[in-house]
Amino acid sequence: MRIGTPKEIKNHEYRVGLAPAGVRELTAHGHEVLVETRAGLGIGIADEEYVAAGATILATAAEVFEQADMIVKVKEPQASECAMLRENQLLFTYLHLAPDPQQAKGLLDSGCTAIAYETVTDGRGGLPLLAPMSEVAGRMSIQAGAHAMEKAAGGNGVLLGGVPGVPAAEVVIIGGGVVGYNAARIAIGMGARVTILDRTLPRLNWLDSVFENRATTLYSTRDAVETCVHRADLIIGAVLVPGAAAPKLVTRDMLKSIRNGVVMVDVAIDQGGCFETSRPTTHQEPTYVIDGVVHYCVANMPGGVARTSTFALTNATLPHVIALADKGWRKALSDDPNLREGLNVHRGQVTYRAVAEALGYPYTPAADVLQ
Ligand SMILES: NC(=O)C1=CN([C@@H]2O[C@H](COP(=O)(O)OP(=O)(O)OC[C@H]3O[C@@H](n4cnc5c(N)ncnc54)[C@H](O)[C@@H]3O)[C@@H](O)[C@H]2O)C=CC1
Ligand SMILES: CC(=O)C(=O)O
Ligand SMILES: [Mg+2]
Repeated sequence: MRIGTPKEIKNHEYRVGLAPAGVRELTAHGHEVLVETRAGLGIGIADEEYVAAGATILATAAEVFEQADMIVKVKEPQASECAMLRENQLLFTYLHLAPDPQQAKGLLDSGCTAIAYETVTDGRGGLPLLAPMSEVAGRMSIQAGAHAMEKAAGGNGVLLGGVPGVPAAEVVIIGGGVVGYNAARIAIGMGARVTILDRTLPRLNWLDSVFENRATTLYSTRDAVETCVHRADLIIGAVLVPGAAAPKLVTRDMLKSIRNGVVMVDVAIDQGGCFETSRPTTHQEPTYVIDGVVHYCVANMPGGVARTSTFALTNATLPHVIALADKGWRKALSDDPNLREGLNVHRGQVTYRAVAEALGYPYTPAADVLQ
């Protein structure tokens, strides 16, 4: 199979869909790998390293899209990329379709087959191709939040860990999954007072036993969210209902009673955000202020630490890329029900229920298109 990796084009996105080690594995399996020139340059991977691993370097994204049977990327295809996709072409990348009708239309119109990293499962209730980036974004959320709390950045001027004689900041984390756990680890490490809300009791149990008395766990209700956000200095939005648009847990109304300079980091922004006042921002301009509250809503946070993130992501995706290339998508998805959960779009049909429901398209089960 011909596998193509274009350079990412989102704002300050330097991750790359395949690392040279992945290229070497794929070429060893008899596949041809096409990489757009300078795709890895932003993280210090020169074209020569890809060539040494067996890749062919192409001058433009258009050539990669034209020649490849499977496109392996990082971020959801932008409009110009959707326009280059075609029928019988396989796309393997993050999609986050539920809050993105324009991209959904682009993919459906193209006729391509699109497998989303974020809905592939592991059979144990986990999302193994989302998890590595959630680990990164969770850890970064505290770093980014602490920075935004500085006065010069628009924050309330509270130091996360406090100092002797002055209390540490109150960090409230809504959603105690992979992002939430990693955010809590870093916030606790920096000396903050941490509360984690989740609506799954087994998860609260687990968090309680891992953090012991270094974090408070709370069952997530409207009441609990309202009470917590009113006393927080830093609020992290980290909920997920897989594939679906994020529920709006901090409403515009609640915002009015949140103190000025409080920072809200909406990591769930890639699924539409879990604060009513969130809208996607970029690494170039990461924050904006509403009612005195600082919002940080960067939809590709791991792109900020693109070198770490590229290797973390490709460690997880590579076995699936190899399976798709070796077997073809139909057999790979037939053999692996967890990978099958990743199928979101096939030839103009939406094959993921939560996406179809969110966007008002008819739902075609993935199993139906595999026959
Ligand atoms: N902005 C960015 O750059 C990035 C964003 N993300 C996003 O972060 C979000 C979280 O991802 P993960 O932690 O991996 O998901 P996860 O599935 O590990 O955890 C989500 C948690 O939210 C909880 N939850 C669901 N509804 C809730 C509610 N009403 N109240 C409280 N908790 C609730 C679930 O029980 C679960 O524990 C996703 O939308 C993901 O796509 C992930 C990586 C990067
Ligand atoms: C998960 C995601 O949206 C990202 O890594 O950018
Ligand atoms: Mg206010």
